[in-house]
Amino acid sequence: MAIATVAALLAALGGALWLAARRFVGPSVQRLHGGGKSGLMHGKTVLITGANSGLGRATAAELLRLGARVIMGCRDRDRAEEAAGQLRRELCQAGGPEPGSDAGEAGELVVKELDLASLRSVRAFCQEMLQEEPRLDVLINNAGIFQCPYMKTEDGFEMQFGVNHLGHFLLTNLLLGLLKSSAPSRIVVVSSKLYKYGDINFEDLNSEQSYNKSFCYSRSKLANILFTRELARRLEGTNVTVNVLHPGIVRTNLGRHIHIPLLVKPLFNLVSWAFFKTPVEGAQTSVYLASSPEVEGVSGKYFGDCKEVELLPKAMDESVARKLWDISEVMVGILK
Ligand SMILES: NC(=O)C1=CN([C@@H]2O[C@H](COP(=O)(O)OP(=O)(O)OC[C@H]3O[C@@H](n4cnc5c(N)ncnc54)[C@H](OP(=O)(O)O)[C@@H]3O)[C@@H](O)[C@H]2O)C=CC1
Ligand SMILES: CC1=C(/C=C/C(C)=C/C=C/C(C)=C/C=O)C(C)(C)CCC1
Repeated sequence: MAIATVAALLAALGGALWLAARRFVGPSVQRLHGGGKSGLMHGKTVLITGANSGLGRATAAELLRLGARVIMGCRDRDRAEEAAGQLRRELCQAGGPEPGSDAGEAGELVVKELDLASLRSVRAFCQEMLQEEPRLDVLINNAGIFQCPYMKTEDGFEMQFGVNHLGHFLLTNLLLGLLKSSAPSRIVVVSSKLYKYGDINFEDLNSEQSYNKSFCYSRSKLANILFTRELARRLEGTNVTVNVLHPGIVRTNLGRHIHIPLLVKPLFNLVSWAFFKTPVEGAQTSVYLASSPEVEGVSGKYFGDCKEVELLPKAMDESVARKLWDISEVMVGILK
């Protein structure tokens, strides 16, 4: 027992030293590719799902700084309005471009309610978007839920598969017309390298026979990638591109369903502070795929740290991707 305690303390000490090295010696924010020049997104409308927390919030802040009109598609209006207020204050404090300056105006923030665990909510959201929004230049399918206890969505889907894949599947399909009329436009899908541990079990997509929260998360992230590749194939020639990414391991609220004993929680917090990316660092690849001229016309690719990354063969299986697409259309009720 003594050895384990010493080991844990040494790990904590090592983490603390690393923290000092990372946080106080290196650059305060690791922006890859310079993070884009101010005004780059002026005149562009971007929709980000789950933009009130973690990566989505950081992505919104970065694109706002680049001059975009950012629509936050969030399920809880109070949390979304609170995040929007903080983002607006941060932009002012950061001395965003002066309105009318040659660097272009700072962006605009809009909050709209969207619950990806409810197909009714997704349809209502898209109806409002199509009525109110003249254009949509970038859709960022960011929202996600990680290793929650077994729950079902309003429509009876396993929660992680329903929110992370099916909700975004319907959302994207209902907004495709607006994206096409706004071309050149982009779709960015936030997946995870944990896709490697997933498989698409077509016999039990809602895990009614057995539920493993880790496998279900990985399945939903594999579905994100298969969806991206099939969508890219279907969008060939439309000037609408779609790419998928892994943000890295990032200190956000995603781990909210992980139950850590109170006594070791401070150690986990220290480890996450020392070794996890900050949300701004984790958001860089989403921002890059949403805004960089370097990837204009690139579609169907998987990225990490703003660079293309090789996929496992199971994530490139076109027949599985097509079968998942067809079944997803039936599950969300997209009429042919
Ligand atoms: N953090 C990490 O290490 C990694 C994260 N990712 C991915 O990054 C993405 C963002 O997660 P992250 O920022 O880390 O986690 P957070 O939990 O901080 O943010 C998740 C966001 O998704 C929203 N969300 C959850 N369920 C729904 C729903 N039913 N309808 C609408 N929005 C919903 C949350 O809203 P609310 O605040 O109301 O819960 C929140 O805004 C996810 O897709 C995740 O899989 C991938 C790899 C690693
Ligand atoms: C940050 C943090 C935690 C861990 C979060 C984790 C481990 C999230 C991992 C998410 C991954 C790996 C997603 C991949 O797609 C704890 C321990 C809950 C509590 C302390 C703060």
